[in-house]
Amino acid sequence: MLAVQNVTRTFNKGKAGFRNVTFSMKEGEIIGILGTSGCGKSTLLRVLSGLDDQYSGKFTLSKTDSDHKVGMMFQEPRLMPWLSVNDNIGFGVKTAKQKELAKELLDLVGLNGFENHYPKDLSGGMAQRTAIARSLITEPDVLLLDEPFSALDAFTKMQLQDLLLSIWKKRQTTMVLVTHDIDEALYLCDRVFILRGQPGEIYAEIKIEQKKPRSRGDVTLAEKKAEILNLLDLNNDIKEKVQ
Ligand SMILES: Nc1ncnc2c1ncn2[C@@H]1O[C@H](COP(=O)(O)OP(=O)(O)OP(=O)(O)O)[C@@H](O)[C@H]1O
Repeated sequence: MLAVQNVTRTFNKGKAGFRNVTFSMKEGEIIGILGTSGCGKSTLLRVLSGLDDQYSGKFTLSKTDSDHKVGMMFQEPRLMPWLSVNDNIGFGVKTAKQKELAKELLDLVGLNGFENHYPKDLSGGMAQRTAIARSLITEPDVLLLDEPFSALDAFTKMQLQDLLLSIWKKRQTTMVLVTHDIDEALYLCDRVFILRGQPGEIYAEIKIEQKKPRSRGDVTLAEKKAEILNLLDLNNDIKEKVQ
């Protein structure tokens, strides 16, 4: 359903951004994009979300070409401070069906009882829960996530990764997850693309075949982690690095 064909977005006479990105994904798949800082991960998501149209190449993200429905979530929740949790989730919602969905999503992200709270009264985790619900209100064909949990503490992060998995299980949402966190990618994704270079290019694809939910301590995942560290060139002899 999602097909990205030779898409390139660079700045400043061919520098930075990313280039020649080609991949396709099935409905319900979770794809991870991993790479060190500056390799073009956020730029790629901005292009796929439609926020940046200065690219070359082609992509389709929806079941039908004309109906390009994507949801987007960022590192910070980007809530409207003057609106309650409920109104942030249901912002712009008009139909009775959407209002019903807003209630369902509130429940899905575990915020029942907090619907009338304002963003200033929420913890970081609760604010991101609200942002997850809001990103699903349009029932997107693809959810694009740009380091959605990187600003959270380790425990909240794990809880929200599990929340994302439970949403995926219930709704089979197709997702593209940009992350710096290899463990997060191994826990959530079916395939991970490693981006390298500036401009970034897909350097490798790692398949993670274990059924979800996975065990965070799984030995096979640890092996994959070592493989990814090698691919990112971060697993060289440690003695050389600390001298
Ligand atoms: N609007 C812009 N104008 C010029 N250069 C840009 C612009 N946006 C991004 N870049 C450059 O493109 C490169 C990729 O940026 P991008 O934010 O996509 O990287 P990233 O992989 O998401 O990095 P990080 O992991 O640090 O968020 C960087 O070198 C950045 O400076």
